[in-house]
Amino acid sequence: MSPTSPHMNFRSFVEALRQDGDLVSIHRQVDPHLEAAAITRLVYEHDLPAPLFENLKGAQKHGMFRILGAPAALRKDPATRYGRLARHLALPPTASMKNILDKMLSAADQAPIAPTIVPTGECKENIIEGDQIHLEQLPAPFIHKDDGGKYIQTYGMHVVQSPDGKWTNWSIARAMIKDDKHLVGLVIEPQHIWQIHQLWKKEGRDCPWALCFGVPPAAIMAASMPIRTYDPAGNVAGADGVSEASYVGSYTGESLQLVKCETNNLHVPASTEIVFEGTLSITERAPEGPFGEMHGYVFPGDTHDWPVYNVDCITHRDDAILPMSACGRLTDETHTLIGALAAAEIANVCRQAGLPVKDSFSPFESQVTWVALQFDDAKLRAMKTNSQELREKVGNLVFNHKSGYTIHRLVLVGDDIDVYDGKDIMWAFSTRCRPGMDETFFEDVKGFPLVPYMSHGNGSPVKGGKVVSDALMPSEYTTGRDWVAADFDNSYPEELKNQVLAQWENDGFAPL
Ligand SMILES: Cc1cc2c3c(c1C)C(C)(C)C[C@@H]([C@@H](F)Cc1ccccc1)N3c1c(nc(O)[nH]c1=O)N2C[C@H](O)[C@H](O)[C@H](O)COP(=O)(O)O
Ligand SMILES: [K+]
Ligand SMILES: [Mn+2]
Repeated sequence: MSPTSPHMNFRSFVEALRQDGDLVSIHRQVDPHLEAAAITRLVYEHDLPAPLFENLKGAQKHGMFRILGAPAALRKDPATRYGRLARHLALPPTASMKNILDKMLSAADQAPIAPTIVPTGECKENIIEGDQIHLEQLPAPFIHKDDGGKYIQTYGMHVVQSPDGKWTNWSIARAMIKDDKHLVGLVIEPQHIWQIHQLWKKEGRDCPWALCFGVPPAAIMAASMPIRTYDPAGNVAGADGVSEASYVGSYTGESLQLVKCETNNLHVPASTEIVFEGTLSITERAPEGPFGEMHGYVFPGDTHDWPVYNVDCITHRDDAILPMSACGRLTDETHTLIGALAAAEIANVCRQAGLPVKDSFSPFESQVTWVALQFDDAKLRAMKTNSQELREKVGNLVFNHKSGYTIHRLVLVGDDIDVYDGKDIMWAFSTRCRPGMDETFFEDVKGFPLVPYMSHGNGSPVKGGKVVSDALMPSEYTTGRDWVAADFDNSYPEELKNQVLAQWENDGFAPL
C-alpha cells in the first residue's frame, strides 16, 4: 500500500479537503458537458470549496469517473487563503504563499531523493486494453462553450523520458479528446515535453508516454514548476538531469512510490487515480483548440495543429476521480501554480547569477503576466550599479531562460514592498517607475503566444513584447530611501500607533 498522507495520495487529499470543510460533494447527476465546468468556474470566481462531482451523466459502471474541480484554487478566508495549496505540501492551512514557494525551492539545495519502484498499487485495480478503450464514452468535461473539444487533460501529469533514459520529465500540458483512441494537445517550445519530443524525433521513434490523472499532490506541484533539470540555460545538456520525481523527494523528504506501466517501461505514482499509457506521436498532428485559457480568453475557431497522443492502455482505481482545472479569469490553478512557481524559479535563477533578489511573486492582478522581484536594498547599493544596467542584466538573464517564458513584465521593487500584495506592487509600479525612461524593452527574446496581445495582437506572436520596469527609486541605488510612506505604519510614532490600536474597539470600531 503506497503512502496515504494527503500530500502523497490524491484520494487522501480529497478526504483531507472534506475534513477541512473545503469540499462540496454533489450527488445529483451533473452533466460533464459544460455543467460541471460552469459550477467550477463560479467556485473560482468566488473562492469557494472544491466541487466533487460524484454522479456524472455517462459515468461508467466501474467508476470511470468522478471529477474534482478547482484542485488548487483559493479559500475565501484570508487566514487560510492558500490552504488548498498548502495541503499539496503537508503545510498548515494557514501557510502563506511565501511558505509554499520556499518549500518548493527548498529542494534546489538538498540532495534529490530518488523514487522507489514497487510491484503494484491502487492504480492497477482496473486495467483496460486495446479495443476496450473508448475515450469518447468517458464523461470527459467540455469546459468552455467555445472550446474545440473535450479537455479531459487539464490537471494530469505527463510522463516522458529522454531516449537515453537519463531524464524523466513530469509536467502539465493541456490535451483534448481527438477520437476513441487519441488525444491531441499543446507540445510547445521551450517546454521539457517539447524538448524530449524533439529528442525522439531525432531517434525516429514515437515517444513512450503516460498521463497520470490524480497523482500525489506534492508531485503535481513539481509538474507545474519550470525546475531546471539540465544546464542553467534550461537546455538539454545530455548530462544526468534531476528529474521531477527526485525533486519531489527532496522537498517532501520521502521517496515517491512508482509502479511500472503495463505497456511501456515508464513508471507512474502507484496511487494515481487514472493512468493513460501509450505514445506521443513524432509524426501525427491534428487540429487542437481553441481552449479557454489562463489569461481569460477563448478565441472561437482559433484551432492549430499539435501532436497526437495514442492511448494503448488505461489503468485506474475503483471509483476514480479526474481532477479538472476549468481555467480562465481569476483565480484558478493557472494563476496560483503557473505564475507563482515560475516567479519562484525566476528568483532562484537571479540569485544563482549573484543578484540580491530576496523574494518574488506573479501578481494575480497582472493575470500572471508580470513577476515582481524584491531586491535587498542594502546589497543593491553595494553593487554600485544603476537602473539601466540592472534592467538590462535582469532582462537578458530572465527573458532568455525557460523559467521566464510565460512572463512579459518584470517589476523591480525594494524591500519595503510586499511582493505578495498586489496593492503594494501596483503602488510601487504606478508611482516609482517613469514610463519609458525607467523601462527597458526586449523585442529579441522568446514571447509567450498565449498572451492575447501576442497571438491576436499587432506583432509577432512568438517574439518580443517583454519589458523590465524599474520601480526602484534612484535614491535606493545610492543613499537609501529618501521618503516616508504616508500610511499608518510609517507616518506615526510607535507609542501613538500602540495607543490608537489599544483604543480601537473602545472607540467603536470592529476588530481589524
Ligand atoms: C498548472 C497548469 C500548468 C500548465 C497548464 C495548465 C495548468 C492547470 C492548463 C489548465 C492545462 C492550461 C495550460 C496553459 F496554462 C497553457 C500554458 C502553456 C505554456 C506554458 C504555460 C501555460 N497548461 C499548459 C502548461 N504548459 C504547457 O506547455 N502547455 C499547457 O497546456 N502549463 C504549465 C506547465 O505545467 C509549466 O510550464 C511547467 O513548468 C512545465 O513543466 P516543465 O518545466 O518540466 O516543462
Ligand atoms: K515540471
Ligand atoms: Mn521539467
